Amino acid sequence: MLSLVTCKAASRGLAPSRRFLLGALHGSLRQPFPSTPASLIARRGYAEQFSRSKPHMNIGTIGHVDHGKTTLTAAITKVLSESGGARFTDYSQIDKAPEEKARGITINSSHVEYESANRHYGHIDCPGHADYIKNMITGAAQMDGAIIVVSATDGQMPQTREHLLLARQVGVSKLVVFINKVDQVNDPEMLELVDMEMRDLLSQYKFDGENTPIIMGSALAALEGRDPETGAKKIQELIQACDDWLELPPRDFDQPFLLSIEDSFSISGRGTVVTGRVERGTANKGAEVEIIGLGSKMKTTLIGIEMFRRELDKAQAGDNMGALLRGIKREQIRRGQIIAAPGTIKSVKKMQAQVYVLTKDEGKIVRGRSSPFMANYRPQLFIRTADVNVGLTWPEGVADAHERMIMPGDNVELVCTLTHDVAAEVGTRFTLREGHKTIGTGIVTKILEEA
Ligand SMILES: Nc1nc2c(ncn2[C@@H]2O[C@H](COP(=O)(O)OP(=O)(O)OP(=O)(O)O)[C@@H](O)[C@H]2O)c(=O)[nH]1
Ligand SMILES: [Mg+2]
Repeated sequence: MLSLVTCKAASRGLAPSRRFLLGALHGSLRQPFPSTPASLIARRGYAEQFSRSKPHMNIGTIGHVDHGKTTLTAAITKVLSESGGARFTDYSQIDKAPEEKARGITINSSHVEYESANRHYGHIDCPGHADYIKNMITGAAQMDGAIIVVSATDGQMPQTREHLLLARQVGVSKLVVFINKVDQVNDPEMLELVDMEMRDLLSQYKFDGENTPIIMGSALAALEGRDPETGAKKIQELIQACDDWLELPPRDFDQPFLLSIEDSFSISGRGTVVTGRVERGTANKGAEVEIIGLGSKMKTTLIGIEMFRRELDKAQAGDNMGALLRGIKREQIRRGQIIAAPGTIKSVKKMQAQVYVLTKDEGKIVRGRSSPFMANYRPQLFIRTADVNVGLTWPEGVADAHERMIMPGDNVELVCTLTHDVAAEVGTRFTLREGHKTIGTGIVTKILEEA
């Protein structure tokens, strides 16, 4: 029996990413919510168990605004629903916030789930609009692999490139390309050109441009159930390509538990639920955990665990889950904090890092910096799901530190002083952004000051 649910299905004014939790956690509460699918579970008085019979993988759609990511997401659920691998989630159930509907764009990333023959996929549909890149980064930070959607009519565009860079930065190592809207292009040479350009671009960002599967089709045709040659068949090819090409990452089950918080909401009378991806380790229901970062360090207990409205006794690396926390108020939780096994990771205020500053040429690609900057420059630092302001300075002992410039293209060791503490370790990666531009990437090399 098919166990697909979308987190957007329950529309009770919650942010989309929260909704997939409602089922089991409410179910275990035995509280009726008549307007939501969760109420079925609530009325039964128990929540369905999440089945781990197929390996779980987190993927999603990224790419430039309007290229068809949400249409493709809806189309995948439609095509797979016909073979029993999904419950159909229409476009309007994915982009359902009033502002999303009014503007015809995605603002919040949202989750759906589906199954191929071999895998269970959690799928995050990300926004393409440059103003909502923060939501894209948070979404991509939870993915093990991604589908980059590019419209055959436009070819690659600024956020095609920026999303590739950001996906790589947050640890996505393999992608599948979907060249969409082929129904609007009659010239096969044009399609060939988009294909070639995408392969070049993938290679520039250190993906395997030569071998990455590129599927050309029409998400809209698949969604509307017409032209199966460019519609449904291409969706099946796409899912097959995800199965074959995207690799299940090695999961760090043996490392201490760590979940980066993406969102939170409260269940009255019961507590606060946080959602996010388990980066490493495992945690059983009842485990003691710590909430760390952004000025907090709190101990609590995981009293409920859930994926896609189904309950679990144990969370493990790779799960995109909801966790019910004992005695924690929603106001105490912020996106960017983490939950970890007690005493296993520190929150950091100051660290040394190897930073690569994008060049002007890359600037054309991802709008990097075209001019140098001096020490004390203060961009934004994105780390896991957190974003904080950071002051960049030269490490002690660097000659002429006050007048030494940091040039685009430089690969330099810098001291990062954060305005708010975040959980970090040697080896943690981050991205630097200024205004609407990604200007650099970095990796922590030394912890200088703990919170
Ligand atoms: N002709 C044609 N139109 C399509 C196709 N796929 C999507 N569209 C249309 O393109 C527009 C944008 O589609 P969306 O799915 O909202 O694009 P998106 O990438 O999710 O956009 P953002 O999330 O805002 O970045 C809509 O009007 C779709 O109907 C296709 O295969 N063919
Ligand atoms: Mg969209």
